[in-house]
Amino acid sequence: MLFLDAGSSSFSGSLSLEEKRLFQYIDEHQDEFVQNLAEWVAVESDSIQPQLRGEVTRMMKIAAARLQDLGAKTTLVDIGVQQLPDGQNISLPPVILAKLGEDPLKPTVCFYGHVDVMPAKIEDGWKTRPYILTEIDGNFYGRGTTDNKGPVLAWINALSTYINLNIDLPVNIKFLIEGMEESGSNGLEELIQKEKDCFFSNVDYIVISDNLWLTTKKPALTYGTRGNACFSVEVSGGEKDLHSGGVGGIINEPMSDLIALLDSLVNSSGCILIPGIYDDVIPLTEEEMKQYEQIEFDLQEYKANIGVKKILYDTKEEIFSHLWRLPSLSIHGIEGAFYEPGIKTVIPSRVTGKFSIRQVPHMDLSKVEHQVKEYLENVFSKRKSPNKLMVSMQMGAMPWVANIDDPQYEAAKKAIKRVFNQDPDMIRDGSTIPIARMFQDITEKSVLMFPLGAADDGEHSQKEKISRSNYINGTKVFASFLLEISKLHKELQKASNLKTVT
Ligand SMILES: NCC(=O)N[C@@H](Cc1c[nH]cn1)C(=O)O
Ligand SMILES: [Zn+2]
Ligand SMILES: [Zn+2]
Repeated sequence: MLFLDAGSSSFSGSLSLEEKRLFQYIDEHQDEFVQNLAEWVAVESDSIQPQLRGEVTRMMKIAAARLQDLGAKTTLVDIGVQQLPDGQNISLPPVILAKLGEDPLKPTVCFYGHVDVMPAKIEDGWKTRPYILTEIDGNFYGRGTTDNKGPVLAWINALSTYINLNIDLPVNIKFLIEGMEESGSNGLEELIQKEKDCFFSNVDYIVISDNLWLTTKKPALTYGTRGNACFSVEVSGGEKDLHSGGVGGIINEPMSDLIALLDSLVNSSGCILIPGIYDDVIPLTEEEMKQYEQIEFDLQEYKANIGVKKILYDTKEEIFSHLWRLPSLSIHGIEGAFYEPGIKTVIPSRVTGKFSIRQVPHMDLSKVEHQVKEYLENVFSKRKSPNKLMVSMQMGAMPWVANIDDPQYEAAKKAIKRVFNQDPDMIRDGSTIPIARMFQDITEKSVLMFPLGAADDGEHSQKEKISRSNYINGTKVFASFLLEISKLHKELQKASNLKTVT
């Protein structure tokens, strides 16, 4: 039983006896950890499609049972209902709150993760079945492998390693696991507000493990994410779909109106055309520019990772600033449009376009909402169409920026050095973890984002994967982080006690 090849890491310096035992156990139990990932990936816990809500709830129960097996006091909290765009109410999946250890002499680390996933169908172009974990060349393919079931399990694996080896956990652990992240973390803000002085009162550090490294080889720590404002724009005409031969040429078609509206949002250089949208974006500082210069970045590798031949910018500084520090607008889809293969000569009576604006610090969500509505109403009025327009912001999440001087960034850097023998890239991420900013604002605790996935993991796309190496070394890095944060916390406490005495 020797597994050291795939998961083995280039340890930095000499490991303590404890670390040696932890890392060896993790190497030797790889197949068990992979089996757990396969069981979780098999659950189609898609939070976007309401008809799969039961699967999300089932996934929450499976995750809760796993935490209970570890000995954590686990509660599934009912957070109410979600109102769908058609007015129908459906239950939100429960949120897991769990705690393991209550030693007042140890720091308390709260881990946040999500076990819902984006939709995935084999017809979308998957080469493997999305809900069957498939290993090819050291990579595990399947929906949720990297976003976010793999990282949640890596955390659980790290804890079970301590427990099975009878090594005292260096920290108290809390978990908040949700099942609606991909939909915008519905209902979570209210729960965090409610739990601010209970569940979160003794939490010292909050860790999120989501998103990806910037490259395939070098680990990263993330200190910022963009927000997201998701819009729907509905154009409706007559009461039913019509024959394009029967009425084509004599009516204003809703789809033509919608395409014109969507086309008015962003130009071919990626510039958002909504007046005033860039007004509150602050210019990049020289310090940020210097930070960007220090990050190693291979443009060819990056393009290969995302699978495109040409991107809009040539320098890494431009790429980082457009991904991390500037807003972007993406068009996602059209509901009500005929999209199946073949020809259907129909004029749809009602179509709804979906787009979102990733917004950055200092942009105000309600101002963005107002600017978008005013602009689209103006574009529409110029078409003099008798159709009806309805624009609504379906979801709004705020951007987040952390203080990289927080002790847990220091502890995470040390853990990465121990396991990967490298210093991490310090990066921001263009995507959104709605809860990151809420955690920071409501609980006023330090928030760390500790990604495990590599740049080519393909979150949200076909071929989503996590490598065996990242999954297993990720488990080690979390095990090591617990030791490092506990040491650092004690040193800081000692120093602050000394200060109080003198
Ligand atoms: N891995 C994080 C992630 O993918 N988050 C989603 C969250 C979201 C934002 N708007 C709607 N959902 C993301 O798309 O960034
Ligand atoms: Zn995620
Ligand atoms: Zn995601």
